[in-house]
Amino acid sequence: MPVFSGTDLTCLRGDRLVFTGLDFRVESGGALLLLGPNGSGKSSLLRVMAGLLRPFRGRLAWDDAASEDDDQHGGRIHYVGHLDAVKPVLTALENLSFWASLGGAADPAGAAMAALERLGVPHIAGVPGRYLSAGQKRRLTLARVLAAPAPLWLLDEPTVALDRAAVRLLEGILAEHRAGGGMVALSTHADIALPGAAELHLDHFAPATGDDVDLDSDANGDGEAAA
Ligand SMILES: Nc1ncnc2c1ncn2[C@@H]1O[C@H](COP(=O)(O)OP(=O)(O)OP(=O)(O)O)[C@@H](O)[C@H]1O
Repeated sequence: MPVFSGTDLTCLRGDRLVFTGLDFRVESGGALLLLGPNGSGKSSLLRVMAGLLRPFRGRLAWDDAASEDDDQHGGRIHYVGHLDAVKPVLTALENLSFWASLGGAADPAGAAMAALERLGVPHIAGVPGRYLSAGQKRRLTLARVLAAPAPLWLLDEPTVALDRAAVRLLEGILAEHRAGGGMVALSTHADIALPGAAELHLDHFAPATGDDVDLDSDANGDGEAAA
């Protein structure tokens, strides 16, 4: 039963301390709800969890083994950020098949079609990305998590642009993933049912006014990879 955890994490963006002394733990079947006002660091924490942003200090671990610099970490996660990475000239199905094949799906086109059906948008399969509505693009982007397996889903404001029916579908998909032993961490400003999720309020980890960091101390650096 995998456990993903972070201990005493400090995040620096530019020359600004975003959060400090932050701990989290998600177990198989568990969920973490990231809450807090604009700019409190929810997206930054998700990027840290995804290995796209190095914590200034602190440790991330998968089953007690450090996950930073672990080549296998990328294969364990689906990270869905703010941006819909939809190629405008490819159809929805081609876009998703590409992601499914990158994620190691045995039958990328079959997995992609099944994921579109689960997200309630099989009719967009043949539509080029540039003709999709904002909500259709969002459903397509979220379908990536179903098109190839990964135990840890990191979702940054996944409900943006979704209608009510799509939010209900997403809730069901998240519940199924967790019932199968998967883990979820998601940020949101909207209501989304995530039963039993642990709440992490990012504003509780804001540095006190006047807190400063010694950039020459034991920092890990602030290497930020492209998403
Ligand atoms: N690439 C960057 N370079 C420098 N600072 C950044 C960068 N990205 C974000 N920040 C800063 O980091 C802080 C946290 O931003 P972040 O996007 O993590 O917050 P958030 O809680 O997700 O906000 P929101 O609710 O508005 O999406 C903000 O002060 C923001 O200006």
